[in-house]
Amino acid sequence: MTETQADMQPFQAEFIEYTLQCGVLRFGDFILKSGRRSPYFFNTGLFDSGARLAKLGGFYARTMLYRGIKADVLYGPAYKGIPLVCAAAMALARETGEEVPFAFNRKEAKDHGEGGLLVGAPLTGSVLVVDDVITAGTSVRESVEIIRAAGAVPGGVLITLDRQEKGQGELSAVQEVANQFQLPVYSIITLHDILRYLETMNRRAEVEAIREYQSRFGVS
Ligand SMILES: O=P(O)(O)OC[C@H]1O[C@H](OP(=O)(O)OP(=O)(O)O)[C@H](O)[C@@H]1O
Ligand SMILES: O=C(O)c1cc(=O)[nH]c(=O)[nH]1
Repeated sequence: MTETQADMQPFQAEFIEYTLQCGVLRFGDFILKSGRRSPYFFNTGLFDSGARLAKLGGFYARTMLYRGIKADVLYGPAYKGIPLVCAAAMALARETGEEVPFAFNRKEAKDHGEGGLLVGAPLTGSVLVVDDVITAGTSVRESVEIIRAAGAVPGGVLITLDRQEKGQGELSAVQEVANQFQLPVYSIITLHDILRYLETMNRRAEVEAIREYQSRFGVS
């Protein structure tokens, strides 16, 4: 159960433009967590100012509105998921007036003060995991375990980019996660959207390099 490929929305093209401007999306020669050499990389760590993070939050919020994603609580897995989930919750409040509580985990349990692994709102009802990318699905698996252990229900996962490349087998890492946990996985954009954007901009060298990469590791 993954997102079907719909036509690119103006806000998605705007997001791609913005990631290029910030250097979040860049082209070159990169080694991925999987060991693959990729001609492009998406570094969400470069949403590194208040203004950039606020803008990213707006794109998460617009994706939720556009896809009709509902959640009782948003959850961000440490560490990168922490600012991301804050940004998404703030943007939802700003743009819709909706006050959606959020929470995140600590990687090491705190043994003093309030203690524990979780910070923020109690995990109840349907919980949406907000993160940047999915590679092997480890972060989602841990999040699902934490959400269930708290007595709540994982309702879906929202990431920035679906690279649409093979995970362990023929399916993409995102499809594997969606199947394994029976969860919808949404992304602000997909590699397909990036390719269409680059084609429109006539950036032939980048398109060619990505298509070559796709022919080896991509999923249809
Ligand atoms: O699907 P996976 O194989 O889990 O890979 C994706 C996860 O990896 C990164 O975080 P990481 O676990 O490196 O921790 P960080 O947020 O502290 O950088 C990324 O932010 C995702 O959470
Ligand atoms: O697979 C990865 O390691 C990876 C790819 C990417 O585009 N961005 C990222 O943060 N990690």
